[in-house]
Amino acid sequence: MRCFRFYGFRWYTWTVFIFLFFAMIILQPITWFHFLWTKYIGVEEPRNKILRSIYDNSANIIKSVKIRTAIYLIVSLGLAAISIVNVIGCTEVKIEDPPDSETVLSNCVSSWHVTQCWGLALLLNFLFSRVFFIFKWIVAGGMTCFYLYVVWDLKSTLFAIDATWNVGLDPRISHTLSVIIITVSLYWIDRTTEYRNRLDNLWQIQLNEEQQEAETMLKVNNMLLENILPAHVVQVYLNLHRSIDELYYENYDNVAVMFASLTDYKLGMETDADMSDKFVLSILDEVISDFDRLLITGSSIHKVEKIKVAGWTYMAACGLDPNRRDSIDSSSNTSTIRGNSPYDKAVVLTMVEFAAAMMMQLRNFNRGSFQSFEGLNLRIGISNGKVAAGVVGSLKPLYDIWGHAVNMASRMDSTGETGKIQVTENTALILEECGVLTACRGETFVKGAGYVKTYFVPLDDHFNLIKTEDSILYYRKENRNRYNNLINGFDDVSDATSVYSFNSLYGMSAANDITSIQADNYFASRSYEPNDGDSITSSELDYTTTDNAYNNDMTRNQTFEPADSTSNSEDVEDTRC
Ligand SMILES: Nc1ncnc2c1ncn2[C@@H]1O[C@H](COP(=O)(O)OP(=O)(O)OP(=O)(O)O)[C@@H](O)[C@H]1O
Repeated sequence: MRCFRFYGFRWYTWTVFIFLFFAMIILQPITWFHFLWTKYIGVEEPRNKILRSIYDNSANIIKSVKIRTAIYLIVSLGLAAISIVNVIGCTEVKIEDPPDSETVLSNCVSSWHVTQCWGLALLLNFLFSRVFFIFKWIVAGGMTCFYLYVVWDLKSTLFAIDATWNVGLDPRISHTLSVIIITVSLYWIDRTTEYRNRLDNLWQIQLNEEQQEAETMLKVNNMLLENILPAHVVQVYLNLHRSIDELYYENYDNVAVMFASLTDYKLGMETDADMSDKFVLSILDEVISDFDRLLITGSSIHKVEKIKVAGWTYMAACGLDPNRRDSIDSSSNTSTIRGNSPYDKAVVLTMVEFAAAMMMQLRNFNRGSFQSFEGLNLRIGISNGKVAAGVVGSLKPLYDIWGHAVNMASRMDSTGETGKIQVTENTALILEECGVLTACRGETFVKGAGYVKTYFVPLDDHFNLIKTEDSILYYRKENRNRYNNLINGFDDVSDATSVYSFNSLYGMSAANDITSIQADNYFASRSYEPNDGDSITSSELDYTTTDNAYNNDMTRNQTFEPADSTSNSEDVEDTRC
């Protein structure tokens, strides 16, 4: 009976095994650490130093091609070495009993096991996904060649005496065929997988691009729609389940409506008609764009909605809040009653502040404009009340508002004065309740409504609304300006006024000219009778003002100074007509 002696593994066998074991143990967590941390803990980086360095190395492995390739080489070649080291390390021993018998290989595993392990090493080589495919093919080719060298030369005896499935076929050929077939098959599997992955990747890129395009288009559509429709109406129109014929209609109890007309547009000196049109359009475009910017820069929580631009008129409204449709805050169902709720007041106040901001914006525009342009002015009308809103038209939908408040706002504009904000009585009452100064203009004829009381909303030098409590200061300043203007012969009040005043103030045959100044409609209801005891008498200058605190002495060429600068504000509160 033959007797085999076991000689144990050689040192290099153990070395390779131990090295690879630790390499695998260390590399595994390092390569996966970043992925697992991000997935289960989050994007926040670890604070612990050791974890942080593992995290960084792990991130480097993901980013760096060189590190990835090095790991690939260590793992693939290491596994190949493990599967072959046993064969290279096995020794030929002489069988001692009987003494003349042949040598046999000892300490070797079955050569078919080795070939299968080699096949697994080849499989692992192709499993690495983020390594350049030609490089993988070179490594796989090198491994196959080396294996064939082992089979046919280095350990030829071991493979030659092995079992084979084909009787008469050299087992080494069987091993050779197995390894080559495994290599080629894996190569094709790898190529087709790679091709599919690339295709998937391209599709993914294409899909991403198309998704981005679709998102951009959606944003553009939204933007365009939001330019012509209020945001909440856009959502209704973007609803795919909405029927095309469905009418969109809303009712609001209190909306502040504004019509602002550009006046004094003595634009361009060009003789060429086309050129002039272009110039006018560019001016209009710039001014309207400036106004549009105010819609988004306003600080009020109540949104001012641009309704349309018709010719030189800018129409806007405040209070078209989707949550306020059929508002229960409304105190009455008649359109003339004012809205008493804080919301109603805020809506009106926001609209008036917006109008003031438009005036300031236009002043800035005029200051920055070029020489051939003589400047624009604004005439603004505001009203508030019940409004019906809706979208009309299907191909070119237009959001618009209708109602008494809209008609009145339009009339406040058309019957107003350049450079002033005219409001209806209802709106003025709300403003007054908000502590904003208004000045009664008097009875104004409004088509369809007859004579109605209208009010101006005065603004200070910085286009701010004036608080009721500051009315004394305001009127004093107004008077001072007026007198200064009159004395200097300025022409920014009505012509008749300035002519008359100039004459009277300088004692030039004034008495028989004009006996009353209606200079400015901020001043109404009370008479101011200057008394200098000299050239100007009350009959010469019947100056109407709301502030009877200013019964002062006024001397010729002297700046107007009120005698009682601490007058009670109650004196000026009554600005009703
Ligand atoms: N949604 C709106 N958009 C623009 N302007 C409007 C709107 N609703 C009313 N107006 C304007 O308000 C003004 C007053 O309307 P109202 O119906 O009282 O008078 P009208 O007699 O029809 O108008 P007009 O005096 O122009 O003939 C009109 O000039 C009209 O153009």
